Amino acid sequence: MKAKEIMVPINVSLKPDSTMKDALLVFRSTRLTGVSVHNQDGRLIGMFTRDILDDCLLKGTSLETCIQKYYLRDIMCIREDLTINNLADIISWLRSSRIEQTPVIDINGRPVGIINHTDAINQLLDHIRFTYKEIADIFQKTPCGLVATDVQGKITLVSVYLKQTFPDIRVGQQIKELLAGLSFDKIINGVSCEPQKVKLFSTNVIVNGLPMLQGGRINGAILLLQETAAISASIHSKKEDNRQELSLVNKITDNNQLFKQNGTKYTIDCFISQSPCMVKIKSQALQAAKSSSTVLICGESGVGKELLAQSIHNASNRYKRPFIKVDCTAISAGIAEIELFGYEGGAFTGALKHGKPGQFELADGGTIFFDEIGSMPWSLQGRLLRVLQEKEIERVGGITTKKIDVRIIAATNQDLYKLTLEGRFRKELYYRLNVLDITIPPLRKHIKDIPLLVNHLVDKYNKKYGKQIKGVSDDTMVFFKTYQWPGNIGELENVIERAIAGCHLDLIQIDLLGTTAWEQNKRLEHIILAESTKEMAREAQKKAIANALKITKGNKSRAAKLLGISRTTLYDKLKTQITM
Ligand SMILES: Nc1ncnc2c1ncn2[C@@H]1O[C@H](COP(=O)(O)OP(=O)(O)OP(=O)(O)O)[C@@H](O)[C@H]1O
Repeated sequence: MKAKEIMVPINVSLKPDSTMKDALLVFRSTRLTGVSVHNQDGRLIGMFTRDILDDCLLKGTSLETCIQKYYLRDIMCIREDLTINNLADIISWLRSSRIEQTPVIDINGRPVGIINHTDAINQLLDHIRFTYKEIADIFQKTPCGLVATDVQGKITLVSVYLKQTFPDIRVGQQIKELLAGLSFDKIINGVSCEPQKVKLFSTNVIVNGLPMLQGGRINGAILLLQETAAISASIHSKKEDNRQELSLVNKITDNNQLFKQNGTKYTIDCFISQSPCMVKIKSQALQAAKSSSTVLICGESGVGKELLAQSIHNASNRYKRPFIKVDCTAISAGIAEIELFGYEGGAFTGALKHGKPGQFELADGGTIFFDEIGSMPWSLQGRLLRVLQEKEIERVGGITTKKIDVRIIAATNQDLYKLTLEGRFRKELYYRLNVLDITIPPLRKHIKDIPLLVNHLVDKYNKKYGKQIKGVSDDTMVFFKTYQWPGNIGELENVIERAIAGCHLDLIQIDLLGTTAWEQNKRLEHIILAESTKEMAREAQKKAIANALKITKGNKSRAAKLLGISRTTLYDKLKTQITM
């Protein structure tokens, strides 16, 4: 980020012979806390601040006095083309600065603007956030072999794709141990950008690498690894895709057994979707099922977040392993630690002799689903973050760690980013969770799906209650399509279940919906009716009073008599009409 990108351009400055009054006028017309002072050539020679002006005026210095004797010399300034890219630079600059706004100069030393220190920090933090997210996205989502190292060649990041293909690659390992025959020095010194042919375990790969620069210094390298037999690899991956699709079909033929085995009850086939926005969600979910990346599912209550999470699990190659749900609204920090991480034998009084595995261990090889993650206690958020970073857990009371392979899916109906700004959710955890994000729209945004959903739900509950109801009446469908559904598909499902349980006809009639939905709608109609009646009565009264006053030529006593009301009542009515 260049200094000029964050500076506020300023076209006012003072000269040594400017007066206190000149300075006062500048401060009164701007929000500056200091103004640049320039010499005859227009070069910056100092700053005159509001504080100095206040001091001078308090001491009785005349407004006609020159600022010559008073402005600050030896101030820090920044050239507009300076790159500011790290917090350390900003912190050292803040430490050395005596004023809250640092002047920015052009190549000739002329003042061109100022940088507000708080703005600079905020912009830099935003910049870091975006860069971090971009890098995380590249390493998580790009289907290619990427490795980042530090300057000594120690691996600091491995792309998800590479890790899946070669699970033995470890963060912390030396790149030269991993890639036999690699000339890392050439890469880190930027000597050669020639591709190198090396071996990764027993596979031949081509490595392209580049040094990474920070603040003009090399601080690591990025390596792109490609299998030499790229063409055969792509054929292989297509075959693999076909194989996965086939196995998915086979899987779905025996859902009941699958559900019993892994603790789920939905596959992607249960996700009813016809409108484009919901079709997109379905394909995002199937895409997510192909990797083990963390998924954040957002959406109001009842939109189908859990259904989607289970569908992702069952469409992934983890489907034979458990799907474990953790309801974060129902956990308290202390107990949850034990639930999630388990405990070692003898960790506390009453503990089992041999300890107990927690949900993370139970979900090993499978998926753990954190429902309403926004409600997770702060301390637990910290522990979850460590699991995400280190992919290992430590039982309560334990001294050793255990590697685990769990895919994390989190769901929320809150704005998690807003929670991070309010300091209620850890920012880093938010970025770690938000690798793949899927936002399911509320039902009122895809009412086109209602008839299909209704048919699906009628079928479902016909089976449950042994009924043969054909559907809903036309006016019920109209009502369904106009109602706002604050509880979304979950609410629609409840309405239909209750109606089916109590229905003895072929079609569900509107009067069977003894539901909150229906009652609310009726209440609303009643309120609108009552309001409009009141309004009509008020209008009629106004007209009658105006007429009576017209007939009596403004005589209020006679007008009251004419209207059959007392004089005070008429006065009251007139008063409320004025305020109405
Ligand atoms: N697209 C859909 N097709 C069919 N049924 C759906 C769909 N979406 C949701 N449902 C049904 O609606 C009900 C609520 O879904 P689910 O529990 O997954 O929602 P949720 O967003 O997790 O809700 P909450 O935030 O309240 O936990 C479930 O019974 C589910 O079967």
